[in-house]
Amino acid sequence: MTTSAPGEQDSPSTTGEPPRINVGVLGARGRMGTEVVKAVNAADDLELVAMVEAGDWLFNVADAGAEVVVDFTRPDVVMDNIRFCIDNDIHCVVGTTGFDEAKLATVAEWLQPKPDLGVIIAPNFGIGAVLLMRFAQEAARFFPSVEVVELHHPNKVDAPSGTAVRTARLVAAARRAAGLPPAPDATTDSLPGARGADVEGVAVHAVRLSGLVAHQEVLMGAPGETLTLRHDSYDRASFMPGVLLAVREIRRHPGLTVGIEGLLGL
Ligand SMILES: NC(=O)C1=CN([C@@H]2O[C@H](COP(=O)(O)OP(=O)(O)OC[C@H]3O[C@@H](n4cnc5c(N)ncnc54)[C@H](O)[C@@H]3O)[C@@H](O)[C@H]2O)C=CC1
Ligand SMILES: O=C(O)C1=N[C@H](C(=O)O)C[C@H](O)C1
Repeated sequence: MTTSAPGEQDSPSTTGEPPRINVGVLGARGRMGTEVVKAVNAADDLELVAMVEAGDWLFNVADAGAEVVVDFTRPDVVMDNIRFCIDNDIHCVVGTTGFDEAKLATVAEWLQPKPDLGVIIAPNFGIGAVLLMRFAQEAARFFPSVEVVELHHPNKVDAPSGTAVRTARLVAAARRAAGLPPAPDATTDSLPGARGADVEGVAVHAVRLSGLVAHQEVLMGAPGETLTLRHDSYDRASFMPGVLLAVREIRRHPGLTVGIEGLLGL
């Protein structure tokens, strides 16, 4: 087991302020986990009580008294982590990607016997990215053509991004609701993959490039015009306001919440 010593902490409040929320971070030494540790340590109302990495004993978070766990690990381990948190009555804020409808249904089922417990799963905690998804949903019904392009750093483990898949699903649902036919496309691929992945009829393309962090474009087209919606995360600090909002709000949102739109009042 590697170390799980928490970072610098403020002393507990003696001024009658509400008690701080005890937070554990899973994937604490990863790209996102490192940023979450910094953000929690910098927040007066939160206390970092556990940092857990691959190979660590997950019971560290329970033993340390974590009330909320933040998970930025890997798609292949996140379900086990959520199960552990639910079994141990710990709220769970999940940024790790890789959730399909079946996995979300499983988490909802696990939560059923624990009506006071919350799990928030969001493919993107960036406020701009959440707004981009909303704008894309709004615009979708006006354009016969739509494609999603996500662009990320080359160490990302999954493709397409969780955000791109969710964006495509939301856009596809808006198109269905408006009664739009499939996007026009007379192309026959001469190489498999040339037209990207098909997510409910929306083409999704994944770019991996050194120098990038996390970026997404939604391209929409109609005769004689196009609309391009683009969001750029240049720094992982961009995800922290959303993560901290979820940590602070989760006790007021029992059950499964997908995305942070509701927490933002959208
Ligand atoms: N929802 C959002 O806003 C965002 C989501 N992500 C997602 O978060 C996930 C992590 O991304 P990165 O931090 O870039 O990856 P990373 O590879 O830098 O970090 C993952 C960390 O998790 C650790 N880990 C692996 N298995 C573990 C386990 N069983 N228990 C505890 N720790 C474990 C790894 O050792 C590593 O340090 C990915 O799914 C990514 O797509 C990334 C950025 C923003
Ligand atoms: O791995 C990343 O970096 C990111 N992952 C999330 C995703 O897959 O959507 C969110 C953001 O795009 C950064």
